[in-house]
Amino acid sequence: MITLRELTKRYGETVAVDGLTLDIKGGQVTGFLGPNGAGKSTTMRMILGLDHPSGGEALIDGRPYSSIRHPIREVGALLDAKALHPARSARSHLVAQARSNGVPLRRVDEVLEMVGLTKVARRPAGAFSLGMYQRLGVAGALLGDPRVLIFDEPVNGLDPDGVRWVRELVRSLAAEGRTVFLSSHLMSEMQLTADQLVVIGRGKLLADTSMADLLASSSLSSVRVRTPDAADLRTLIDHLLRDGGVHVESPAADELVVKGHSAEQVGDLANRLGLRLHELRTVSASLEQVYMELTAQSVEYETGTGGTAFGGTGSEEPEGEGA
Ligand SMILES: Nc1ncnc2c1ncn2[C@@H]1O[C@H](COP(=O)(O)OP(=O)(O)OP(=O)(O)O)[C@@H](O)[C@H]1O
Repeated sequence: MITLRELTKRYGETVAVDGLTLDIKGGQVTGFLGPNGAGKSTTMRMILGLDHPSGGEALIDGRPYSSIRHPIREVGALLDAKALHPARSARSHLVAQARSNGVPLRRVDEVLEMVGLTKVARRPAGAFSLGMYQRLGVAGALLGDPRVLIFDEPVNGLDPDGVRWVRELVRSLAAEGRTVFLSSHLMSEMQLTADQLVVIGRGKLLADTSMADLLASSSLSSVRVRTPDAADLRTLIDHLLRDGGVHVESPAADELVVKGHSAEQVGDLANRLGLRLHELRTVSASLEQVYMELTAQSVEYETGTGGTAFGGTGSEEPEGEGA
């Protein structure tokens, strides 16, 4: 488990991380989200003892990183995949890390195999693609077989196959009971990968919740209803509007979009009124839509084109769920 207690980092006037208190638990993938400059990397660097907090503390299984004798055996991290000498081979890079942390050398070949770099392991890393660097970074994180893993944008530069590989890898690591904490700006991928979410903006905690709860609680979720009869549709609209706090739109002659009521509430109402329904389904907001709404006040660089209206950015389809 990773524990943050009032964790704070100031750079002069800038408060990069502002009093974060949360637990990142084992057995699940925790996604770490926030706009550019929100403080994600700084938080991860403080957990890993690479930056000193201005206040508060970050603990790994109850201890500060600095007190861990062989850190890579307790916590593995991928922060900057390209942080190695270009003339060095993947294998010699990992061998050096293994030697200095008392990790048996056979583990080097094991992790190279796990990330698919065995064939190129003796080539200078300078010739690697970004995706290969990322795989090498993941190998380094796994080297000490640690219980806690921290990945800063691990899918950056990976092709779709590589992205899926990271997703399956981190999910299997969490299924083994490990703590997995990873950041990414790819919302659709995060929605597929994470169980739990921590969202920060301007260094402050905006959300610490399960993915399911975050999506379900969104005001952007709606219920879609289709009726075969225009008179039925009007009756339903009239009755829905009588209930306060319900927003109803009719995008097509036979269709309603209802916000503020669950599918169960709409279905029960239709049943009481004796109306025929041909479709009744919950349309959950996408993580991207909820994230945009949540962080709207926290983005550092605005282009003026972002929006939080229903429908989001239009780059992702909301996912339908049977009601
Ligand atoms: N060494 C430093 N000196 C001064 N300011 C810094 C330093 N490192 C980070 N910052 C500032 O701290 C804030 C948080 O930066 P950080 O890199 O942690 O954000 P981030 O959420 O990881 O961003 P991104 O998504 O762009 O990687 C930013 O305002 C950044 O400019």
